Amino acid sequence: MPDRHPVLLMPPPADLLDSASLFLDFDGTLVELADRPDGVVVTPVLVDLIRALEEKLDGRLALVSGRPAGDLTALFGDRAPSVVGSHGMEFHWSDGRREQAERPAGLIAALAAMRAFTQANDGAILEDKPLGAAVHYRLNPALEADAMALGERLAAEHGLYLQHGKMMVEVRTGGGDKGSAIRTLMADPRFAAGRPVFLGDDVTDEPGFSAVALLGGAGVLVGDPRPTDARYRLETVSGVLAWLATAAGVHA
Ligand SMILES: O=P(O)(O)OC[C@H]1O[C@H](O[C@H]2O[C@H](CO)[C@@H](O)[C@H](O)[C@H]2O)[C@H](O)[C@@H](O)[C@@H]1O
Repeated sequence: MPDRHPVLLMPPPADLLDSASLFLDFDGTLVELADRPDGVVVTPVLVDLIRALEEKLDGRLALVSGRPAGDLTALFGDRAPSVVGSHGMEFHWSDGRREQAERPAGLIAALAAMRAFTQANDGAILEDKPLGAAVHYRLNPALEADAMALGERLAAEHGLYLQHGKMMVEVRTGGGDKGSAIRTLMADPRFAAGRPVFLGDDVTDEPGFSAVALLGGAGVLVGDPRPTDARYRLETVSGVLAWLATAAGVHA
């Protein structure tokens, strides 16, 4: 594990993406966070930007997200790049290959318990994912402690991995994270030709920052400073889009 960088990080240099393999988190990195999981907006401008970057990098671009891969692929339509979803457990390659872990048996009961919790608590939202189940409490932050306790109990009872996130708690199949996702991507001949660069905002992105650092690349933290394995930092989603647009040679 490389040293963490608690110091103030600089923005990434403009040439960081030259010859890169580019891995991008989605929520909080490419799109602003919304009150609800289905509230995010993928604009045609963002679709065109991702397409331009993918072409510039000879296909060496992938979205690496906690969201289901199918949801992200649908958001980007027929121009979707390679997508790794469910925290490294689903691969939708841009050439059509599909790889997915098995849905864990314990998820049925965990989903039912989370559904009961969200039905009983105003502002709680259930997210039913192929390999996980999540309770979101962004609309009612007072639910945090109860939602956490529920997630911890369900993970223990059903042998599921407890995944923290921003204003959410998830139980999911284990065995992977964004670090393992990037290592798998970098074992593919196309991606192996580039130097890995990963942009992300959440604590779930830290394994990705570690992975790219160990593979000779660099991470870019999006948001406020914190102890991190990223080497650079951009403050906002709009800052990310502007930096990517400059790298791609297009206007955001
Ligand atoms: O890995 P990411 O691409 O960052 O995905 C992480 C989670 O993103 C989504 O939840 C988050 O975004 C929502 C919409 O902005 C927001 O309402 C929620 O509070 C955030 O936690 C998504 O719903 C999850 O499945 C992803 O794991």
